Amino acid sequence: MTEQKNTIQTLWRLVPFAKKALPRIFLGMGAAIAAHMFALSIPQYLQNLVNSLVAGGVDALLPAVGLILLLGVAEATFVLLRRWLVLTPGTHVEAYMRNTLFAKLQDLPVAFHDRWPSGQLLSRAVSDLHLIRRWLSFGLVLFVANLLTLVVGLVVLFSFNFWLGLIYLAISLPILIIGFAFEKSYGEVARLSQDQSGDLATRVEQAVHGVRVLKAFGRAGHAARQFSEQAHELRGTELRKARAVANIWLWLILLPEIALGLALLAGVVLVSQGEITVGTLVAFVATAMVLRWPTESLGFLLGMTLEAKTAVTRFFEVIDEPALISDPENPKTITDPKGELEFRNVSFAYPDAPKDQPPLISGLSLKLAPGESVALIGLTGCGKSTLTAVTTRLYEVDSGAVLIDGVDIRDLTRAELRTHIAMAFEDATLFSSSVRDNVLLGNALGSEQDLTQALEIAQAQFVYDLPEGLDTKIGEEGLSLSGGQRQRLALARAVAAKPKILVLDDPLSALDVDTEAMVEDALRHVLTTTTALIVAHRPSTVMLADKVALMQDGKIVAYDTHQNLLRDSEHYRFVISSLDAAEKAREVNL
Ligand SMILES: Nc1ncnc2c1ncn2[C@@H]1O[C@H](COP(=O)(O)OP(=O)(O)OP(=O)(O)O)[C@@H](O)[C@H]1O
Repeated sequence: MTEQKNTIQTLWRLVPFAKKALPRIFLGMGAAIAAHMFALSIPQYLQNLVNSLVAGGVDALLPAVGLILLLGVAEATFVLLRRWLVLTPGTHVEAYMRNTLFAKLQDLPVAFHDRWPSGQLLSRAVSDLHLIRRWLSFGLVLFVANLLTLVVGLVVLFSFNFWLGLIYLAISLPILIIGFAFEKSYGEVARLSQDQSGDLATRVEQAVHGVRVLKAFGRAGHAARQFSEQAHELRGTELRKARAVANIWLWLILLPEIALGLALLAGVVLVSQGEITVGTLVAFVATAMVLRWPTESLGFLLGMTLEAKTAVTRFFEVIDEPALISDPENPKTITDPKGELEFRNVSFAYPDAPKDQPPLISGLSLKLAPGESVALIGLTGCGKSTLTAVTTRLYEVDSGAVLIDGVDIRDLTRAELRTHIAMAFEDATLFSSSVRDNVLLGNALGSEQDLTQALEIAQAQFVYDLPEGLDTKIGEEGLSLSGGQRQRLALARAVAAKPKILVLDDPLSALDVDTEAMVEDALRHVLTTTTALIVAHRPSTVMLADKVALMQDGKIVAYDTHQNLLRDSEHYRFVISSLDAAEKAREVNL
């Protein structure tokens, strides 16, 4: 959690992101101030004009009107200039911050993504950054310009007449107190609203992602009700926000009006006593009118500033998150990789696992010789997928080490690690892109031959029959593929990366038995030169491997050939028979 910071300290953190934009933003601020100063100077000339009219002199009329007109045009020009100056810099800052956030999200460990709902990240990347842009280009500029105008305006009012100025100031002063009170209450409700928007985005994401399940189980209505409850809650918070703003607006509008009314009354008395001229009173009223917008807008701009503060806080909650998995300062390199993979006394527990529970992986050791293929099997939930995940540092081991050719994987850069080792998961994720891009994801410079070979090994030749062949767009925005087709492409992706070590987390589970046999046969050819760790849920996948590692209670309890283990290990026979039973049940369902 980030420590509590005040508004200025928090917003100050934007400086490194806004460095390039600041000159234009400050120029825009200057233009806004200039526009306001022109507006404030008009009553000065008005004063002379009225005074000379009252004195019966009409000669000064035309030049004075001309001058006032000129000042009006100057004001409008500077308003235009302000808009032009501040329009683009904010968009650059927004894009820069969004890129930084995206890079950080990619860099953060999977454990972070396990903890954070995607909607919260989405709302930070979209609406919070949008709020920050609007505040930088509009809120900040006008807040500073309007505040300065108010101060200068008050000095001008005092210069017209001390007592009139004092009346105006005394009645307008409570605005400051109200402003401070507003900051506290509005800050809290703004944070609540932004968090609730994130939760709502998560709900939408889950409902869209899981639409099939919801429909299949007839839970669409239930999901809609949950959404509507949450949306209702957000509406309530938004209304609280609107009420808070309305409250401050009431005072911001009312107090200057009362101040003006009383000052006008006092002004008339002063004019009748000859203390001030009619021209001075007219100029006083005109100046007070110029100050109306800067005063009125303060509440709105303060609200915007507080929303921006919340948005900046939420943004840095992600950015400040320590990147627990980082590259070493002096990385080692493996120049001539052989493909030996070793787990040396590895222990690992998920951060949110109950503390009284023994670690999921505890002192596990296993060594795969170059070119060897090992099937990893064990009862469901024993930690097989987790063990595969630590090989690519998706999770970091708590103690012990994973080594490639004797080098601790933490001593390699993550980029290098990924050239030695590739993974395919049971849950095949495809991106909204062409077949070609999806398969060559881990080998962007891969040749056409790498691509076709990988597709062949994964038995994914069906892609040639797609409407645009390898250029067909697949993934969420493209053509839908079956579970088995997706898995074959994910497998092709791992193979196309041409790693020395392949880690396959049950990547054939959605394939029918015949296709699986063909994939296995093709894999056998690749696996002669590639070390492979294969999580297996089917007896047939086990047959593919040279050896089988049996996992139980966080350790490898047996490591031998399938035949030997069948003969020697009772637990192995038990696991195989449960795999058999699951496989038979699956075939019946097919
Ligand atoms: N991201 C996570 N955060 C916390 N706990 C997790 C996470 N992923 C898995 N677990 C827990 O770790 C345990 C092992 O999960 P894992 O997926 O590694 O088992 P597995 O042996 O691959 O299971 P299966 O054969 O069913 O695929 C499970 O009890 C699971 O609840």
